[in-house]
Formats: sequence, structure tokens, C-alpha cells
Amino acid sequence: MNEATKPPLLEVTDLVIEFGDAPGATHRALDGATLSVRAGEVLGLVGESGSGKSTLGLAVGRLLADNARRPGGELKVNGQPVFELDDAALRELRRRTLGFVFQNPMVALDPTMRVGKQVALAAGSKAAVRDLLARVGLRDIERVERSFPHQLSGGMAQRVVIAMAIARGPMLLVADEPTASLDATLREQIFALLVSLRDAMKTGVVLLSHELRAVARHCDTVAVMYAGRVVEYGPASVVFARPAHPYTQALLAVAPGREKLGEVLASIPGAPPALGGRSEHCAFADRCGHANAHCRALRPELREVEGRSVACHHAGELVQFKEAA
Ligand SMILES: Nc1ncnc2c1ncn2[C@@H]1O[C@H](COP(=O)(O)OP(=O)(O)OP(=O)(O)O)[C@@H](O)[C@H]1O
Repeated sequence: MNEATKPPLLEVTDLVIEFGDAPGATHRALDGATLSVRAGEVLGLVGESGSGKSTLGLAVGRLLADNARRPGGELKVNGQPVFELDDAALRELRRRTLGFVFQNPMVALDPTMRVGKQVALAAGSKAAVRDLLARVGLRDIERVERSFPHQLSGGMAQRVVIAMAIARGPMLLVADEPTASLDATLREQIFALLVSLRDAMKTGVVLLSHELRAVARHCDTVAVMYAGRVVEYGPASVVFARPAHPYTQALLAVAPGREKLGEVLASIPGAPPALGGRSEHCAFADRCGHANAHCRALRPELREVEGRSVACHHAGELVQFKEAA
């Protein structure tokens, strides 16, 4: 089977996740999210805070908080329905197929154990530890091995966490804001490292990020999330050069990078809705300059528009042309 005919590594179909079940206090974090990732693909998942990125990332390993429920939809990793697996199969999937990297590397590392020992628990042999630490771009490896986590810089610690996440050769790596605690130069290096793993290991990567310009530079595909749904989805080169959803256009318009020194960063006026249940209309309508009665009455489904999918009733009319990021 060639890559194109194999089932996707990650297949999320109309996934709904809600937190809490007290009447009137349910929060719907995913409202029918759909996307897929193939082997060797780097998918960027972007959207404002609260759009559901982390919920989707955690759902991949069924790592959601105890108050989460799945009223509908499906999530498959390598063809296996993650929410249907028994405990043993789920453990096996997490161990052998998945790797996770989170925002703050210090939370992932045990502060009381030397780095070499921690990586060895994931990697097995001492030789494998050294190979992994070299692969994630660390130098002076013996010193790193002997160090405790607090003796490493933030960038070094995140490289160690990535080394542990790839130790068993995961097919799919989920990285949730992996550069949020790092400065700009290190961010670029960590993005480049994650993308290089795809090249070296054919790993599929889901990269959750607020940094649109970095996602545009490093990702093959992009999924733009709003109010728990994927509202625009397709090749990063298409979505960023010719955004079709008014929300993608608004996100790009306020993305940091072009402001002058001292200028306050812009944000999209208004706030995303807090959903108690299924949104029956366009959830972006209240913040959208193009919304009409149709948008306020009917939920837009994802449909193909000029080389990507868009959930907007007006998408075909609104495609913008942007300069390169
Ligand atoms: N355990 C929980 N209990 C209740 N609500 C939750 C829980 N976890 C997440 N949520 C809510 O679900 C929504 C989606 O959150 P999520 O963390 O997935 O968004 P996000 O896009 O990753 O945001 P950020 O970029 O800030 O991390 C938010 O409104 C959040 O408050």
C-alpha cells in the first residue's frame, strides 16, 4: 500500500467533547471537529485561546480530564478507535504509537532525577540515550546526561522532552505549544527540530500553536479552529496565501510580526462564544462583517473551496490574496 492509499494516521470525524454534565453547566469544547493526518505530514492546529486545540490534542491519547465526555464523533489513530479501546490496548497505543510534547518542559521532567536516567527509562540503553540527545541537537551530551533538569536552559529542557517523546519511534507526535516558554530564536529551532523528525522518521506531527507565521513556514497542512470546530483546513500554502474563512483572515490580520516597535498587538474584536451545546448556526457570525440572516440561522458545514475545506456560507466569494508571510 502506498502512502496515499493507506488510512490516515490520525482521523478525527465530527468529534464532540463536553466538560461537566450538570444541567446548564456543560461546556462544549469540541463541537464536531474533523481533520486527518498522514504519515510524514506536519499539521498545524491554530486558533484563539479556548478554540479547542488542547482538547483535540489530548483526545488523541484519551488524556482528557475526568469530567470530559464524548457525546459523538470518532477519533482513530492508525485505524484504531481510541475511545473504544480497553485499558491495555490504550496503554499500548500510548507507549508504541504516540508521543506528546507539552508547553512547559519542566513539568514533563522529574526534578529529582538526572536527565540521562530519565531519558534511559524511555530509550533503554545508554547508547540509545546518547543517540537521541544528539538527534535533538544537544551538544556536550555527557554534561547534559549528568544534569538535573533545573541545570538546563528552557530550550535544552524542551529538546530533552522531545528526545523522550521520540524514544520509542512514535508514528504520531502531538506537540501542544512546544515553544510557548522559549524566546524567539529558540522557538524557531524547536519548530525546525520537530519538522526534521518528520523527514527522518516519517512521523506524523500535530503542532498546536498560536504562532501563525511559524505554522505557515513549517507545516504542510493547517487546520484553523473556532469554537470547537475546524473552520478552514487544507495545505498551509493555500490557506495562508488565500484565506477563505473570515476568521482565518481576521487571525492573519492580527498575527504578530508586522507591528512596529512599541505598537500594541491587535486582537480580533469580540470574544468566541462559550458553547453549552451544539452550535446551530455559524459560531463566528457575531464577530463577522459578512454575516447575514442565513449565517445566523444555519450551521455551515465544511465544503471544498479552491483547494481547501471551509465552513462558511460565503467562503467562495471571500477568498483573499495575501503577500507571503
Ligand atoms: N477540564 C475542563 N473542564 C472544563 N472546561 C474545560 C476543561 N478543559 C478545557 N475546558 C474548556 O474547553 C475550552 C477549550 O479549551 P482548550 O484548552 O482545548 O482550548 P485551546 O484552544 O487549547 O486554548 P489555549 O490556546 O488557551 O490552550 C475552553 O473554554 C476551556 O475552558
